[in-house]
Amino acid sequence: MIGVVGLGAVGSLFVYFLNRAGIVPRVVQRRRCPEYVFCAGGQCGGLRFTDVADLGDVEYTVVAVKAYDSASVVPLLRGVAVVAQNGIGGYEAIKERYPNSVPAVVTYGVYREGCRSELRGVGEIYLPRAAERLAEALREGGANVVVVDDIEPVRWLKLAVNAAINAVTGLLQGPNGVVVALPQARELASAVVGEVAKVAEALGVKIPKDPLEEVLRIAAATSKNISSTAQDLAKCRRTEIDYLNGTVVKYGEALGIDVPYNKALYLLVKAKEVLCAGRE
Ligand SMILES: NC(=O)C1=CN([C@@H]2O[C@H](COP(=O)(O)OP(=O)(O)OC[C@H]3O[C@@H](n4cnc5c(N)ncnc54)[C@H](OP(=O)(O)O)[C@@H]3O)[C@@H](O)[C@H]2O)C=CC1
Ligand SMILES: CC(C)(CO)C(=O)C(=O)O
Repeated sequence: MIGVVGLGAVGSLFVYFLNRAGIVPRVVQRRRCPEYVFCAGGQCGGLRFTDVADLGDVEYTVVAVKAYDSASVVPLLRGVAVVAQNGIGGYEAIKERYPNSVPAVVTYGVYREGCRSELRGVGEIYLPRAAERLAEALREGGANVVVVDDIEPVRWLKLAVNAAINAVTGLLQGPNGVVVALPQARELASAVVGEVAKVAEALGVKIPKDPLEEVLRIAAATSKNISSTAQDLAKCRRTEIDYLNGTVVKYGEALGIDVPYNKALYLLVKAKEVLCAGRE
């Protein structure tokens, strides 16, 4: 049996693939959706799940909450917690309190509005070997799953992508494509990625691909998407910036590495959150 905590964009993506594998997972929600519609490839359908308050005896708990909500899920965790989040710090907060946890990296793009999600970008789900049986179930449901021996390099590559795209598009209030189209945005993204690469190297993490090429590839592939940070700032919602550029600043300053571009973007997004406060 498999559990999911957080039935939002990513949580519904996991339920969608599990359903297609003939699995009806147990789901713990916060704001409840009695029914949840998932759309992919122009087809929409109701997700099948058992709404529970306690997951009971499950082999895996997929954690699909925003990084800043991580601590709130710890009492709910059962079996191996598979934490599917962007950025760095959310998984670590869970691991500290619930050691039987592993991170996952999701490069699919899913747009959620209320109790409905739409698959907007096909990507991959990266999982460590400890989540092998979850990987098999998701593959059975048609997901592109990559099982890796070491997921940290993949997490840092995704962090570079988010550090370079999210804050820039959030502050410009433009689609991801501005990072490729506008020379100013592209130069900024390149500087941000350079700092992330330096911090990763100092931590002994070998980023598996050229991070700037990956940023430009993803920005082009999701050029019409509005990044989660841009969506959050547009709606005056809290962002995950503390776990994106904020993490680069935290590690950079601890290691004595200058990260001025990440710091500037981090401070600007935090300032925007303050300006927004109370206008949600
Ligand atoms: N959306 C995407 O395309 C992608 C997102 N990600 C990452 O995945 C993570 C999840 O993001 P996303 O799915 O977009 O976010 P959403 O806000 O769409 O979904 C998060 C869900 O978790 C619920 N939740 C929060 N705390 C709890 C709790 N304690 N118990 C039960 N449910 C809870 C929220 O409830 P409520 O509805 O009440 O707020 C919400 O439904 C983030 O780190 C994000 O950056 C990674 C790749 C792609
Ligand atoms: C990769 C990217 C930028 C796609 O929009 C994303 O993960 C996000 O919006 O948070």
